Amino acid sequence: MSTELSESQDLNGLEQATDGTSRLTDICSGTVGNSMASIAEYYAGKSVLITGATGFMGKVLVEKLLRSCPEVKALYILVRPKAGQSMQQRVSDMMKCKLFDRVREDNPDFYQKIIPISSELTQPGLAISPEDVEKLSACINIVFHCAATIRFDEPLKHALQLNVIATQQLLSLAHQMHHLEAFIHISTAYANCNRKHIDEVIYPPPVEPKKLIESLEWMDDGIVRDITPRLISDRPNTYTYTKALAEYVVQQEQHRLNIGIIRPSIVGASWQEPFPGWIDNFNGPSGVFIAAGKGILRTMRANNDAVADLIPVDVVINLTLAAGWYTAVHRLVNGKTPGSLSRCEWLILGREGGRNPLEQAFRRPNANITSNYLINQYWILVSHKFPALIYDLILRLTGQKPQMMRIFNRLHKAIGLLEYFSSQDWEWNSENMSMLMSQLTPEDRKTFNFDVRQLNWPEYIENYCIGTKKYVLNEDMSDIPAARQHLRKLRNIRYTFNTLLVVFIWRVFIARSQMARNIWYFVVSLCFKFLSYFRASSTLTN
Ligand SMILES: CCCCCCCCCCCCCCCCCCCC(=O)SCCNC(=O)CCNC(=O)[C@H](O)C(C)(C)COP(=O)(O)OP(=O)(O)OC[C@H]1O[C@@H](n2cnc3c(N)ncnc32)[C@H](O)[C@@H]1OP(=O)(O)O
Ligand SMILES: NC(=O)C1=CN([C@@H]2O[C@H](COP(=O)(O)OP(=O)(O)OC[C@H]3O[C@@H](n4cnc5c(N)ncnc54)[C@H](OP(=O)(O)O)[C@@H]3O)[C@@H](O)[C@H]2O)C=CC1
Repeated sequence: MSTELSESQDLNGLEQATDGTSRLTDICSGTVGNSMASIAEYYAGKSVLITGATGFMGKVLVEKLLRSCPEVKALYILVRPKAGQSMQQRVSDMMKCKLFDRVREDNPDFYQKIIPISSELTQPGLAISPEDVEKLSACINIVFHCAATIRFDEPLKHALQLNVIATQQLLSLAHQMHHLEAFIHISTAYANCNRKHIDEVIYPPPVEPKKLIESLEWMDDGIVRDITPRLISDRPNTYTYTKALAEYVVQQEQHRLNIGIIRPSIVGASWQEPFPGWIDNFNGPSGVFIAAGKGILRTMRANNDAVADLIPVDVVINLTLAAGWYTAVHRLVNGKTPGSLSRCEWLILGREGGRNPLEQAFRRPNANITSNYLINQYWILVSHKFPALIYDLILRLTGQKPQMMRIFNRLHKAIGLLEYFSSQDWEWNSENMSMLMSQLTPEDRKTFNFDVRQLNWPEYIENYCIGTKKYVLNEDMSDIPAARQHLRKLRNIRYTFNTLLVVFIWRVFIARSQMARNIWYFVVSLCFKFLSYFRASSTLTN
């Protein structure tokens, strides 16, 4: 606990600081260890409600619960119909996913424990039927709230509707649950990214959510768009802003519910479970790896002195399940996932490239990270825009539709949105997470491992890139020789292009002027002298 805060503790274990922050403390700390059931024993016979189960983290949560807590009674998942697919169709497709192969092997009837509930979170009452509300009220023991819009460019009204209002409505539903033991809310480590040092506290919200909701209700979309930058102020996007408001909304309920808040940083592919490298989306680093692997992204701004707070999805889910177990008994857990115990350097992220090449690359992968704005702009011009222009020109000349400039414009928009996070460094406190780790039995520490100190980052990043190839792009590993052949072809094209460029420059600029020729001969002879000097000195040292 920070000494500069003068805090008072109430009977519920909630501490209120004079600066408006609130900290959840464990009023029974030190008593857990031997007296508590193991995590799998705790979940045995429990009914769990999960929102966002069709999303990236939700799917891993469902899989891990079914595999490592086989006695769990039922998983109720809130799902909406989407893109012309019914709820049932989506759930049955989800269960066919490769992610569930291991659990399928252990128990081919695992799907019987999954009970889909139709719900559209942006609708009043979450659009859950009265019968389903009754059913959930009667049986749910633990809620994991993962659903959110994670888009950085989401219009404020929609982000507020989903990330804040839906959370409020879910909390109202939770109040009706007769046997609820814990409500775990998945937030983000960047909810308070306007601060450099982030503690395990809920900071005062940028605005009272109720007032904001009331004000935006009558405003049309144009007005909301105009005032959004003023509202989000020193936060980079509506996502982090609404996630901060959601934390506050959740915290308001902590007198009445056992609340746990998890703040993952940048969630990446799985480290170990159910198998290394599982990933299913283009978000954050995945999109960057893919764009760099396809040879489209050649430069990006990131601070090489900072660290990339990347955390594998299986680690986040293990921590989340441990937090559910602990919160149910001890009214705690408000913590960041443990990226800070072992943090990955940006350079390690940038190094992976050509080992497992992607199919049909646009250019040879050769991405650079720089923290300098002007250098980055220079490379954007030379390595992105110029080749795109040439490629589009060739497409036009061959009667095809130009497309490369459009792709690069989208890439620049996406990378621009990520730069805020890759160019800065934050300090997080993760004492609650360390405390939680100390409370696990040795067996649970293995089964629900969230200690990333043993993680070998270069190996993890390599598996991550293979995962994007296999599971996001659906490329076959057996095509790697063909992909390498394609890269060799691209190299030869580049050599030919560079040779033609030199000949062109010679013919147009140098051959016509005596002075330019003299300068050219001088530069070439200087290069030769340097080369022979280095060759001689390397022979001497050998
Ligand atoms: C050069 C360096 C080498 C590599 C070294 C560095 C690597 C690491 C970089 C790490 C970057 C730092 C990341 C920080 C992130 C901080 C995150 C905070 C954590 C969180 O709390 S939440 C999770 C983060 N959220 C996101 O990442 C969402 C960001 N995305 C968006 O907001 C939108 O997607 C975006 C970028 C605004 C684009 O919107 P739009 O143009 O409308 O496109 P869509 O998203 O609708 O996608 C349309 C379509 O395209 C597919 N797609 C998306 N990206 C790619 C891609 N890179 N390549 C190919 N295809 C892509 C997408 O799947 C859609 O397809 P559909 O078939 O579904 O239509
Ligand atoms: N991924 C990351 O790097 C990080 C994520 N987080 C947090 O983790 C949580 C999960 O993120 P992640 O799994 O990556 O996100 P995804 O975008 O993969 O999943 C979002 C989930 O929310 C559901 N959802 C969205 N809108 C609605 C709606 N209107 N009604 C019903 N369901 C809806 C989606 O359902 P559908 O399939 O129907 O669209 C999907 O299941 C979020 O709270 C996010 O803030 C925090 C830090 C980092």
